Amino acid sequence: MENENAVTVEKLTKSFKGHKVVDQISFNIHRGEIFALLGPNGAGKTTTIKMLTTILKPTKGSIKIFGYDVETNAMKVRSLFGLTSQSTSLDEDLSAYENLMIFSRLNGLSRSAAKVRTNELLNEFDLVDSAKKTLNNFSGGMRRRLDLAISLIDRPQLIFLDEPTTGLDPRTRAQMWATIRTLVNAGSTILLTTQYLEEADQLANQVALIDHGKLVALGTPDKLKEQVGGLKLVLTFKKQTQAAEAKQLLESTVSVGKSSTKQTITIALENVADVTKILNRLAAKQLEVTKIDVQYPSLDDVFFALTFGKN
Ligand SMILES: Nc1ncnc2c1ncn2[C@@H]1O[C@H](COP(=O)(O)OP(=O)(O)OP(=O)(O)O)[C@@H](O)[C@H]1O
Repeated sequence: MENENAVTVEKLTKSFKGHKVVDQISFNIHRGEIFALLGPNGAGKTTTIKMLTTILKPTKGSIKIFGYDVETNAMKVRSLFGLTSQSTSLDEDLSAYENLMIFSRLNGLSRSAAKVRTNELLNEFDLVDSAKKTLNNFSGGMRRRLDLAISLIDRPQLIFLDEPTTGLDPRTRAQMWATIRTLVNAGSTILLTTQYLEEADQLANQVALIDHGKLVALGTPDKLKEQVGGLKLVLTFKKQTQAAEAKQLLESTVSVGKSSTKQTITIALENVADVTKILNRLAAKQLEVTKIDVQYPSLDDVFFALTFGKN
């Protein structure tokens, strides 16, 4: 069942007092991928996660986790995922070791099995040296790693991370990204919510951009960037005359726009694969390109193009 989806969401809707905060959202998460739910404050990310994790009941629509319907198989579904949210209820006066032991026991592990798993997780999440510290002495990064460790006690294949790096400094954020990548390399599927475009760009195989409860874009980060357009190929030639000749040659098939210097031409690309065709055509006419630059729009461009005007 290699191609089976980890998560299938169809026309998911949640209304509070008649007001739709999640509005007919549909998406699939493939096994083994990182899926980012991206959106501005109040877009409906947390509400969506709450429905996926059986905390909230959808008003309409369906959710399947590894093929199990969340409404009719809630118990089974709960055994298949781990959830890390910012509100994980840990005891601040206890140590990381003690918290991990308590949650391991709550997960049904025997005392000896709980000890083994606690030590494994302290190791995996680089918390051995701080295992005896109480949580009120933990840094933000240590706390997030512990939250994540706790949600992984029973080795879930699917992990929900609600804003895993909000408020972390850049270095700690990068460490968290490395941890997330390690989990995926070991076979996990991850859905994370984030307000950081860079995070979605760095980590995600697929991004769902939501705004005012609606899915406004879905695809790989590169596809989304192509969708808002603006993918450009900038070619520099040895001589100005060559640039002019190249412009003439290409104009019939692609759109050649203004360039900052007379030695360069700027081409609006439909997709990256066109670069080879363009270079081959130029080479056939002995038009020597000295520099090639493909300029992608950033995920920021996507975000602003698709959400900004409406907020
Ligand atoms: N229990 C509730 N009752 C009424 N309205 C709610 C409830 N929970 C959430 N909302 C509203 O639903 C909308 C979406 O909230 P949600 O927390 O899902 O957004 P979010 O995308 O996670 O935002 P943030 O990034 O700020 O956490 C908001 O307008 C919020 O006020």
